Amino acid sequence: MRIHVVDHPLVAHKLTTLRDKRTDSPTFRRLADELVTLLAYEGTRDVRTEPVDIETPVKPTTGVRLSHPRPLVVPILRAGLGMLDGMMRLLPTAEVGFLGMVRDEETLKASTYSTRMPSDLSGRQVYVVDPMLATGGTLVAAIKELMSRGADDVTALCLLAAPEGVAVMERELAGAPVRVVTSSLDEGLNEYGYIVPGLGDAGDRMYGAAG
Ligand SMILES: O=P(O)(O)OC[C@H]1O[C@H](OP(=O)(O)OP(=O)(O)O)[C@H](O)[C@@H]1O
Ligand SMILES: O=c1cc[nH]c(=O)[nH]1
Ligand SMILES: [Mg+2]
Repeated sequence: MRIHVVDHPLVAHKLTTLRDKRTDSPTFRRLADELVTLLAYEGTRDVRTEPVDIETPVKPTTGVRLSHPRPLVVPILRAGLGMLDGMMRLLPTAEVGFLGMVRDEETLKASTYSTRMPSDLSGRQVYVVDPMLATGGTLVAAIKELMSRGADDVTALCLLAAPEGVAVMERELAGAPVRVVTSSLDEGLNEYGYIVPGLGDAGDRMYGAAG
């Protein structure tokens, strides 16, 4: 498990407005969308390609294209949906699988309420998108599910990560071909398992209180 914090002034600028409690839902969704494209630029650095012969108006040359099997993008519902479009803008030929997961706000344990993706992910590169890596329970369960289906290379893109969650991932996914790309490693978690300073409940800020 490796972690990469994207250190870029535009990322920091957008993230600051995203954190601000005065930022309304439309602006929050737009900024999450913009941020994921910046994270994805770094997160797709190892995306697999194959050579392809083309002709420019001047001469034949060899370039690259994304190789097969195509990458799979997996948003973790709900909040991960707000990162899907931005990811698909960079990887338009990727396929999409869906994982619906929710964290019990009392026990902080994650559970899965919906799964819709190919049963065989052998040889597939997978990009998981979820804005928040807090205790790590959600992401660890999601990545174990992907690996049980044969995924051999998983990159998670998170807007924010807590050191506690990163430590859990390092312990639970030690030696696994997993990368986390985030725009900030925050201070930690509060007594309710929220990231500090964080941005609050990402799903609620995007879509409204779930109840
Ligand atoms: O690292 P963890 O402690 O597991 O917490 C992180 C999870 O919590 C949030 O989802 P939530 O359960 O609020 O669902 P939602 O996206 O539907 O709001 C967030 O989007 C992550 O999926
Ligand atoms: O800070 C947090 C932690 C978990 N889920 C969120 O949406 N925010
Ligand atoms: Mg939520």
